[in-house]
Amino acid sequence: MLAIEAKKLTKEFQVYQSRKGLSGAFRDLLNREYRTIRAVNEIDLSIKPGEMVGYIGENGAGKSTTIKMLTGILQPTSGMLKVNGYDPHREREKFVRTIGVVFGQRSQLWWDLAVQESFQLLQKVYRIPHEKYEPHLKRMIDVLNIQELLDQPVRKLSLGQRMRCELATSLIHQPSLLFLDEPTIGLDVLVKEDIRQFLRDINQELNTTVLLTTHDLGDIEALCSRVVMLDKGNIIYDGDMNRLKREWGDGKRIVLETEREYELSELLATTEGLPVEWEKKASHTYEIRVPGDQVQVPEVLGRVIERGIAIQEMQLEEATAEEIVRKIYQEGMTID
Ligand SMILES: Nc1ncnc2c1ncn2[C@@H]1O[C@H](COP(=O)(O)OP(=O)(O)OP(=O)(O)O)[C@@H](O)[C@H]1O
Repeated sequence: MLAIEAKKLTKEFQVYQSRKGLSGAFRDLLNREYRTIRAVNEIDLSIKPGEMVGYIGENGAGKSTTIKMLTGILQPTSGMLKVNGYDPHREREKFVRTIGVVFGQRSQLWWDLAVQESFQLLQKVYRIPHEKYEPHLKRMIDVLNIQELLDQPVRKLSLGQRMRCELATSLIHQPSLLFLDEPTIGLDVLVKEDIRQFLRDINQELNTTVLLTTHDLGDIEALCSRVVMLDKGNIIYDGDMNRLKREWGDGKRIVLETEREYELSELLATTEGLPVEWEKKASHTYEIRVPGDQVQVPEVLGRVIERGIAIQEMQLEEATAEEIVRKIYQEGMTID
């Protein structure tokens, strides 16, 4: 059984449109005009158990609307949707026991209660048997290092501390599928890394499926091999993160610092016949752009060194995921 299966999943909203001027305002009072926004447009999505998938897109692309449908908060306008084998909206009560949700901007903990009181309440809400609850919670407390926080009211926690507690909360009932919306927003680098490591661990050990929505492409690069990209309600890419880099990353850039200044023609001659481009950046600094898969970096460097170019320092640069995504949004992309 797939963790998530959506076919032609669509969500439309009716939004009120006001007419211009005073007479428009009067007419609005008598009969309102509505316009339809298609926030999610016939998307197909299949996610297998144990996959970690990044769900990305610009503001307003339709990510939150999708997640709200997948978690049962919103009813789709049309299309087929099964999550963990359930219709999330219609079978909500049974369904929510099988998923965990973390929204970076919102808390599921009770603000004035101590962290462990929230945990105990949730044990009751989910009716988790004591024998199952105790060892699992103990392990999460250890791994997330939240022992010291258990007696504190949630409102006193720092953002990083609260996020670690939120993760424990979302996993208290051992769901097989976890939705994460901006889980590392506002966190410092070290806490971010702890949280990423924790997510990798639960994925490895418990085969937890993770759907991660974020603007932080570092999270995606660290966690997800697959990425789904949404644009104006349509999926414009669904595939391997590395492939995205290969096809859209414009290859690699080698930056060379040389011992003396060279004529560009001298350098060009060293890589004659190879599909690379040279650029002089400063008197002793040159950049070689090596495209996609047609030629490998060692081959290019081998040629340069063979011809006696005296290299002092060398750096290899790759386009970041962020640059790639920006480029795709600028130039557009169609699914293949
Ligand atoms: N309840 C609603 N009523 C009317 N329109 C809505 C509603 N919720 C979302 N929309 C519209 O649907 C579109 C998609 O919004 P959505 O919040 O899903 O985007 P998003 O990708 O999550 O954006 P962000 O990254 O800013 O959170 C937007 O045009 C938004 O204005």
